[in-house]
Amino acid sequence: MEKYDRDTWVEVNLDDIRSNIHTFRKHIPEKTQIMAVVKADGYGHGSIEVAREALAAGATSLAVAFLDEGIVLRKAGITCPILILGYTPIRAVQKAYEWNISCTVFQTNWIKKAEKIVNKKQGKKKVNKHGDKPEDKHGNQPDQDKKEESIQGRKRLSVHINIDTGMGRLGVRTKKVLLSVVKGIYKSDVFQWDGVYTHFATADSQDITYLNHQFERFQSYLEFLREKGHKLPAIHCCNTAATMTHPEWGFHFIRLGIGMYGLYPSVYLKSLNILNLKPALQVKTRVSNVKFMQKSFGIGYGVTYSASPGEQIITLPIGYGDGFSRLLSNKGSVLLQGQRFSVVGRVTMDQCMVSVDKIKAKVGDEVVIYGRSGNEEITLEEVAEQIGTINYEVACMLNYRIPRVYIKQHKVVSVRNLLESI
Ligand SMILES: Cc1ncc(COP(=O)(O)O)cc1O
Repeated sequence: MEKYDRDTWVEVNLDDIRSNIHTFRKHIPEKTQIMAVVKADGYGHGSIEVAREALAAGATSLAVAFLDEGIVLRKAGITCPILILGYTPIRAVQKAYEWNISCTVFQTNWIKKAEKIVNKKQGKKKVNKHGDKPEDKHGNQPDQDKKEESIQGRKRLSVHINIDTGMGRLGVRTKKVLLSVVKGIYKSDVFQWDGVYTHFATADSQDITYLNHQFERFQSYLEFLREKGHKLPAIHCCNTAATMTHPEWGFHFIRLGIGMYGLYPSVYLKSLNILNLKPALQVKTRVSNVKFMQKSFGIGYGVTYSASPGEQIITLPIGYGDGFSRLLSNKGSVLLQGQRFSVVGRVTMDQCMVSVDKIKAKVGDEVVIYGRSGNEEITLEEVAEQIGTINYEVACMLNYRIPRVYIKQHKVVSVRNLLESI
């Protein structure tokens, strides 16, 4: 019995996720671990199920963009380290602490404010210079502290320092600020310094000049900290693209996103055939209406397409309200019985129309929106090209309204229908 009533679904093959992880595992040095990037609901694939599969396949930690995404994973029972790659507002620090989710830090002020918030919430006074906790009037430490220390040592807020070597988005940009952030972390018993990283802006392009510049800058920052006597925590810098071309830059972690989903960071990198990846995502639907008319007739809003007499037009229950872009009006294609047919008229919020010749369609026939049918395939790259974006966005556009169906060894193993949970 299907656990969803729509005739449109995103099909995620978890065997492909596993296979892609294994492919990268073999490509990187043994000492390098995999941090699976599952932000934006697992690039549209569903973060919880992808996270579980990635961890089962050998990833040892996860990365998200914002705190909420990390809490979703914790609530699903995932206990591994989770790093927030984006900025965490100060007001959310306490939650990050409570849910044991690592924050990216790069501002001295943030460190100071975060320390106050965590100490205040934990009823902690600043430690004295001997590192002793101030005792209460009966000479005892606050119970909470004792409980925490007895369970797991002093619970700390895990932080990774982001260094901006050229991405121009987040991160420290001078050695002075870097040192100030490091000192702010060390001075307090609130923080656990777990990582230092940078992010590359051009790792997916053929010209590696800027990439090398960023890597050299990153290395100089690391050397600067070592010369100041700091023992560095986990170091990471590679996204999928940099991992493909420079696996030796893996350090302690690679931050693996698009490649885990079986997609390539760019057409150029795909052309190098460095790794054979398996796209895990397909989008499928079923014909909801079939019509032939004896005379020509208009199709869709604005009647931007006029069907000829006897032309077979099918209607599909997917539209831009699902993340199937309106830019595919009179431009996109779908697959039916292994053959390619054109979207005609404007894609509407919930439905679209397709002209089908050569074969007889019937209500309920399965249609592939993205993915494979027979010898034909509609890739996210093809769709991205048509609408002037990249495969990342095409995947992330697929929103909550479409159920996610997870496949393992050709069988449906779980279904996630967010409409049910609203
Ligand atoms: C900071 C950061 N790190 C890593 C990623 C993953 O990139 P790919 O999807 O290209 O692998 C994204 C990101 O924003």
